[in-house]
Amino acid sequence: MTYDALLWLSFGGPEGPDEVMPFLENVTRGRGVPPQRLAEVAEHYQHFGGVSPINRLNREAIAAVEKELAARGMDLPVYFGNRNWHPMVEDTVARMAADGVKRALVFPTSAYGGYSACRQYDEDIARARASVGRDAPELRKLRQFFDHPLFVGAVADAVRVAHAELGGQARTVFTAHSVPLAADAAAGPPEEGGHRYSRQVAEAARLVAAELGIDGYDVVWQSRSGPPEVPWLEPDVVDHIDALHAEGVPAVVVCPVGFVSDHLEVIWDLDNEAAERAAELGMGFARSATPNSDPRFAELVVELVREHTADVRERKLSQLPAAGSTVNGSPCAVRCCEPLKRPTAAARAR
Ligand SMILES: CC1=C(CCC(=O)O)c2cc3nc(cc4[nH]c(cc5[nH]c(cc1n2)c(C)c5CCC(=O)O)c(CCC(=O)O)c4C)C(CCC(=O)O)=C3C
Ligand SMILES: [Fe+2]
Repeated sequence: MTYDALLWLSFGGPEGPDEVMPFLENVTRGRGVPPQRLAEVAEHYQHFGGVSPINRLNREAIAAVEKELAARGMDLPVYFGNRNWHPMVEDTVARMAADGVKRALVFPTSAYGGYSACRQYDEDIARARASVGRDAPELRKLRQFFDHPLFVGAVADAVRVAHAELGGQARTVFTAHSVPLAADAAAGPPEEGGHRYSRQVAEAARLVAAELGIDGYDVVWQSRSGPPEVPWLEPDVVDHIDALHAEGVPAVVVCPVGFVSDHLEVIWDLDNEAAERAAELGMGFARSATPNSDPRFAELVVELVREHTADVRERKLSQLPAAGSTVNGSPCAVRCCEPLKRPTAAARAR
């Protein structure tokens, strides 16, 4: 199959103080996130002058991928679009259509399955195509890569570096974005029994630990949102640091295996909140780098592209499915990662 372009599809983030609230309104529209939580999160962004690094990091990653494509003689222009902030994916897909793109691959900046990490990107693709109309290009999403050797290798090397900073004795703690328990239960096709997101996160952690020969490690969650009465994946990373301290663990290496770049959930929730708690407890703390900063990340993206353009065989280290490669935003399977019933359907209508 031939493709005319690659669409880099990400979450988006504000790039100035006035953009924080409109961005947060886009993220949380109709999702029942309490105003109190929204105000708190807005404050996290304001600590950084209202600028999330996520767009800059995506632009840097795209530049690295463009270099890698050029080095391989692959002629594939890369476009950048986001779910929640400019450049909005609707505008980007409109530009692709105007440029004459008929068929493109899509790289979503998430390694995992589940509603927030996979299916919501399908919804973004479908929405963007619908807004462009008849001329919209065909869009095929690339697959989940949580167990790809280039991803696992980059994460493992970063964990090794973080351990070296602390000089032994540190517990390895993997963390990923929490999601509502109901969303995790609905992740994957129903016949698989759900929990595709948390299982893949656990599997990525296992693979990284195995590569490093670490046998004691933990998988925890972070950045919980939503109303307090709704159960989400636990334990929280900060509570877990307390628990490790109580057990006498002297230091932690925190690895944000659930994310690909140092965006706000990493630089605030880990480098600030989690690091501060460890410091209060007198524990050593190091946070491992995200794969975006490793040259293997660009190689990974190009290899995922080549699975579609050059018959490159899928490389994966686990037995769990790596789904997500569907056309025009269709789900991976019937009722796969079906979105939660939201409390206010009316508020969700745009
Ligand atoms: C699984 C997952 C990923 C990983 C997969 C992926 O990377 O796509 C992820 C990434 C990210 N989440 C991000 C930011 C936010 N997520 C929020 C809220 C939520 N995230 C959720 C899940 C996830 N989120 C969920 C279930 C909610 C509740 C609301 C809802 O049901 O949708 C909120 C609302 C405020 C709040 O935190 O309450 C914000 C601001 C940013 C950008 C950071 C920056 O700007 O630098 C990134 C990369
Ligand atoms: Fe999030």
